[in-house]
Amino acid sequence: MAKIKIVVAGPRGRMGKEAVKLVMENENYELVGVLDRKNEGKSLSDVEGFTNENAIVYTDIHKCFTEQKPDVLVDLTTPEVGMEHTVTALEYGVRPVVGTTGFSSGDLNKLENLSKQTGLGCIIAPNFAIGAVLMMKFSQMAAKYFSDVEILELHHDQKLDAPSGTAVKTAEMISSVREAKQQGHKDEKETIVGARGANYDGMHIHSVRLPGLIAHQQVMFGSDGQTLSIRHDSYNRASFMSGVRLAVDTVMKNNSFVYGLENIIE
Ligand SMILES: NC(=O)C1=CN([C@@H]2O[C@H](COP(=O)(O)OP(=O)(O)OC[C@H]3O[C@@H](n4cnc5c(N)ncnc54)[C@H](OP(=O)(O)O)[C@@H]3O)[C@@H](O)[C@H]2O)C=CC1
Ligand SMILES: O=C(O)C1=N[C@H](C(=O)O)C[C@H](O)C1
Repeated sequence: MAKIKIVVAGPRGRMGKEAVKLVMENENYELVGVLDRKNEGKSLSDVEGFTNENAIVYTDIHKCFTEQKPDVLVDLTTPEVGMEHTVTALEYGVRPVVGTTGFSSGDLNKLENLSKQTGLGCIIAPNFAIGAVLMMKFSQMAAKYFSDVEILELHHDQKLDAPSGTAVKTAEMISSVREAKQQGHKDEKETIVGARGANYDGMHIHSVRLPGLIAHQQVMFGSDGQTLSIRHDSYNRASFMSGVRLAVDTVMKNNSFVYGLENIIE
């Protein structure tokens, strides 16, 4: 069986490093290139932090895709760059697996349309950790029985987007089963702006950023005399890699647009 040819974008990043390791260690995968804004033309093995990764470093995505003809792009960069990479991938016939968060709903619509037009699979996964996907699904189930919910997401302080992609996805999944409801007292007033967090369809999202944290989320439901908390914690970035592997294998077989791993886990 031919190996799946993969390009990783953002290889020096916290997630990118883990993704490079995953690709290097899987006998069915071949790392044919990486997209980085530094180190153009070097072998990745000559970049600090790497040792025996023979893939070429590209800063120009067009050159990378023309020379390497990859099957899959794994993007772990920033929302602006990730969007540009994903559109370009679909235009070049490369199937995107995108972990980058911070895309707008307009961005997602554009990618869905492009995926449909090209007939190429495209997977956008706000969270690759299987436990986090279950936490979102369980929260969606609980929302049928509890109409009041607040989402607390906690991340390391180098994160660029707030709320997290996972929190937004959780709110969307809950909204799909919950009647819109403005929570809290109708006359509630913030004495310090932002005290009640972001408001998504009446439910509140609170973003904590602290050094020492990695990626955590607690979804809290409340009703008369009881609360229910559903929590997931990622203690390292390896926790995301089985989901990246699932997405890469699935995107090769699947010609549709997928937003969220809950749509492809059994
Ligand atoms: N879906 C999931 O399960 C997860 C998603 N994420 C998301 O993944 C993304 C990356 O997170 P993380 O690894 O922590 O972030 P990092 O900041 O550690 O890594 C991002 C990398 O992207 C690089 N980059 C920036 N611009 C470009 C460009 N033009 N071309 C190529 N690379 C570029 C950065 O380079 P430089 O170092 O030069 O700035 C950096 O190395 C975020 O959006 C985050 O929210 C994170 C964890 C899990
Ligand atoms: O930036 C991160 O670290 C993470 N980002 C994703 C998100 O925004 O939900 C996934 C995970 O929470 C880690």
